[in-house]
Amino acid sequence: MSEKKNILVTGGAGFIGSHTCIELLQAGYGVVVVDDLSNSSEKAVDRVRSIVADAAKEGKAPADAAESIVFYKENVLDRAALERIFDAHDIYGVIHFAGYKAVGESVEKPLEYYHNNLVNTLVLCDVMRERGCKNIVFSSSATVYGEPDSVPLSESAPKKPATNPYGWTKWMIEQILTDLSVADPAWNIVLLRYFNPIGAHESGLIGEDPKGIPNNLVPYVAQVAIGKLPAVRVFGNDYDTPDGTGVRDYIHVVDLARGHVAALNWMADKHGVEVVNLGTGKGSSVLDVVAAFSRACGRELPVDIQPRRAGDVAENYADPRKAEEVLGWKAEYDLDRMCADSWRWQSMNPNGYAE
Ligand SMILES: NC(=O)c1ccc[n+]([C@@H]2O[C@H](COP(=O)([O-])OP(=O)(O)OC[C@H]3O[C@@H](n4cnc5c(N)ncnc54)[C@H](O)[C@@H]3O)[C@@H](O)[C@H]2O)c1
Ligand SMILES: O=c1ccn([C@@H]2O[C@H](COP(=O)(O)OP(=O)(O)O[C@H]3O[C@H](CO)[C@@H](O)[C@H](O)[C@H]3O)[C@@H](O)[C@H]2O)c(=O)[nH]1
Repeated sequence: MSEKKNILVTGGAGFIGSHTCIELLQAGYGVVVVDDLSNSSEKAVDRVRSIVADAAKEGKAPADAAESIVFYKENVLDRAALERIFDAHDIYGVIHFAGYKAVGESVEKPLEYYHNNLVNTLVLCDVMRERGCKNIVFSSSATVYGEPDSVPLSESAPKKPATNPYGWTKWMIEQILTDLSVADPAWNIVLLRYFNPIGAHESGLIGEDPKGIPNNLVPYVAQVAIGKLPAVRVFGNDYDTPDGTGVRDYIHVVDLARGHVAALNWMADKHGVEVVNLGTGKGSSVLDVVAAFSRACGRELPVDIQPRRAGDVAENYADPRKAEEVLGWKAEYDLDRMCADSWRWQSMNPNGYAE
């Protein structure tokens, strides 16, 4: 893999990370995954290898793609481990997914969230600086926009105070990386603000594998569809939206993954810091999602209307034009495709990566 550009993917065994590894390998990059498996399984990396091996046989990936990914079970907080990895590989750039991501849990465990998400980013950037690697793509979130004044949300919309420690970590890391680029313009930084990633790889081999009862809508709906949960809890049907339920910009995880490849490609001839939304620009309600998933799994899924969930906004969707203008990237897949792929993953792996 020496002549390839190698990308260090922190959190590469996770939901978005594993899908991004596939797109990177197919695009001809070498991939070095660092993940402590605190919220994932090494099986995801094994399956990435087999997916790209199949793609290579079909001429859709370089012949050596499956051999171009290496995995390290390490914590990004462990500076010595990162230094060993930088010693072993010539790293062109980093995609930094590693972090804790559960909004509710972050309220219960603020120290753990601030420590893991902030300190791991500081350690990572310090090692990158030491090794002269100054290309980084960071997983931020539309959560930094808070309660929107208006939709769609463009990158120029103001950042609002976060409502939970998880959101603050995204807010603060964006600021830290922006300060870094002011101090040293040699850094190339893309802050990707994801809207709501769902779906799974079309093979059905990798997908989202939440521990316990899912917090997020689509994993919850998927468990209703497979019969593990009785009905979809709908958090509020009295919002000021077309059907009264919350509206979000759901984006297929494969589209999202391709956005990261586009961000890395951008760095080849540009410098500085860019903030870019990754969304489709289309809002869908909770009931739209339930209807699409019902079509995907072939039965009407039951719903149970409940009170609003604290902290939720009524409506949130992206203005995705900057991603197209700056990165040349645009989402392709619609909600039906997202739900069909989520359902394939869920039905082929009822217990996720567990046996
Ligand atoms: N999924 C979403 O809805 C969403 C939305 C916006 C932003 N994001 C961000 O995108 C990133 C990836 O999200 P995801 O949905 O794939 O989550 P995920 O939990 O599936 O992936 C994160 C991965 O990081 C690993 N990890 C955590 N801390 C680590 C550490 N200190 N060292 C090494 N590995 C560590 C976990 O084991 C996991 O594999 C996260 O930063 C998340 O906050 C996700
Ligand atoms: O069981 C459920 C779960 C969710 N919802 C609703 O479904 C919508 C989507 O909720 P969810 O899937 O939890 O996503 P968000 O609350 O929009 O948050 C996601 O998207 C944000 C970016 O927009 C990220 O910052 C967060 O980490 C990520 O969880 C909202 O209207 C919820 O009220 C339900 O009705 N029932």
